[in-house]
Amino acid sequence: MGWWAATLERAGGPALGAALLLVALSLGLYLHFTRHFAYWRRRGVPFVPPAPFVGNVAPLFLLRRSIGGFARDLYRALPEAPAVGFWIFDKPALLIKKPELVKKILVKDFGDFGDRYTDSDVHADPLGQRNLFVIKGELWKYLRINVSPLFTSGKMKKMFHLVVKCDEQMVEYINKAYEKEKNVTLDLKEVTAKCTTDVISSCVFGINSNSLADPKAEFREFGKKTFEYTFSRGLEVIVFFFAPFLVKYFKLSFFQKDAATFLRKVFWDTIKAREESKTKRNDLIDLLIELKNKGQIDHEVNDDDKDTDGITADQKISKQFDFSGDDLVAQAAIFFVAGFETSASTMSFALYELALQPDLQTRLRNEIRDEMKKSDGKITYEMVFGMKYLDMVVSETLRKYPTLPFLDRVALRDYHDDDTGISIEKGTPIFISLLGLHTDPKYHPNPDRFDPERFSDEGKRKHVPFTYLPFGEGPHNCIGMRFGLMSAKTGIVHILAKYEVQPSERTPIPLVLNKRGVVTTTIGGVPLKFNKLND
Ligand code: HEM
Repeated sequence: MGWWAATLERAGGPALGAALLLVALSLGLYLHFTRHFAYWRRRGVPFVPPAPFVGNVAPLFLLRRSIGGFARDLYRALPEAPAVGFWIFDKPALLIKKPELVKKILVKDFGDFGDRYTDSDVHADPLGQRNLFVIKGELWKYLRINVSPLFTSGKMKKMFHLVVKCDEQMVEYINKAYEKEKNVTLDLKEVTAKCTTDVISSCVFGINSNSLADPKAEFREFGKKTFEYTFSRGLEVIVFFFAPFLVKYFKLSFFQKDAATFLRKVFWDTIKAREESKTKRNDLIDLLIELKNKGQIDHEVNDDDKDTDGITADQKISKQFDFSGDDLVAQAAIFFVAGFETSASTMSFALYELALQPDLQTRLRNEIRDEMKKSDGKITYEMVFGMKYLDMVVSETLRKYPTLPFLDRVALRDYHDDDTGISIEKGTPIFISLLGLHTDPKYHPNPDRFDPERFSDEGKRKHVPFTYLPFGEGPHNCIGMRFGLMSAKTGIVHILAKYEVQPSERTPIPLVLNKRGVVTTTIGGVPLKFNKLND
């Protein structure tokens, strides 16, 4: 290159030499960063044409699209394709659309796609990497088998009274606001997030985080920060999910430093106090202490506790995972972040839709009141999980607003699907758009309409399998599903038993979804008017 530049310089002067050098460099870079752009064409996979240097991910990295919106755009780009090829910068990646292939990847051929693509750096970010959501391979299997007993229906029932206590405080919070101003408008998303933060900190960390009573409660502050997508935080989370190979170069961490320090301190203080006092509270801390001391949890298995079906772990792995130190805190930390925002969003989206359709709200309230009459006004676990219309409303909410709107996996070995003819190379990042599937009119006609009847017995019979996956599927599915449903449903029951919710002049119709971030959130919260009912 030096000889060539010198020759040019002699021929045309320094300016021409520099210009030609620049052209050559640019051409070199262009050829380098586009060298994989024939990849999906060669494999016969339909694809969205990439742009040089950025592939297809410019809208994501410029924060013009949330991850859910980006994956849905890809889903809709090629209506008839079974899968859509795209590029993360210059790396080929695949979005799976065909429900039968989704099933193979998540369930049938789990062994070939058993890890998430998402990753972090175990040294810089131990809480972010060693938790159940992110950890890989045999370590994940060992961890999943050992923490699954924390979420059995028996354990949920024992924690139910803690959830009810927080919900009663939430109603008290609304009462106070209502006393100051009749038909008050409150941001329901903030109210429910305070409530579910208290639920999670009570059930997971064993403490009262006081978010409803104290506007500066630390748990709420850290929780809020985790889901607040400033420009830099917005970019950071995209890197975890789409370019995890960059994490260690930029020393990124899923849990910001101050949040990690806070969570560690709260966790160990609670463990110490609980061990010293030798008390039990039937919460996750009791169970994590059992894991710490025995390496496993003794538990009863019920028919509906099938979380670990189909996975077995190499027990030798226990030497690498001994449920101590950060490995233990990491589980509590992921339960905290995965737990409060998801349940709060579900609650607030459901109540928003019911505010817009008062007939549906009245039908649900009638069901709640009928059930409460049967139990002397008491709200019980069995009642909450037995209410059919409540289940239909929550299911439809999670269809229209899947809180985690996409799933990710990575191919662990070369894979060929005979039905579609698609070959997937080891290492290929795989994405599934829940928002795309849930709003595809082929599977869910008139998808913008909120209609709980889709989940009546008759409606469910029409469902195409693997087109409705709000909690994911297969061995990697949401471990906290029962907890999340318990928390969201119990909260809705408490609010609707006492209040009617209505749109106010501040309520956006339709809601404006946030263009940044991992989970489905709105811009400006979910403001609704509260109207107190006579008992
Ligand atoms: C309405 C509430 C919730 C929704 C909609 C939800 C949704 C999801 C989804 C879609 C996944 C990915 C599943 C997959 O990849 O197949 C997931 C994973 C997970 N969720 Fe939830 N979630 C909720 C509540 C919770 C709660 C309350 C907790 C904990 C207390 C929790 C903990 C987790 C964990 C640890 C994983 C990773 C599981 C694994 O990979 O083994 N989630 N969740």
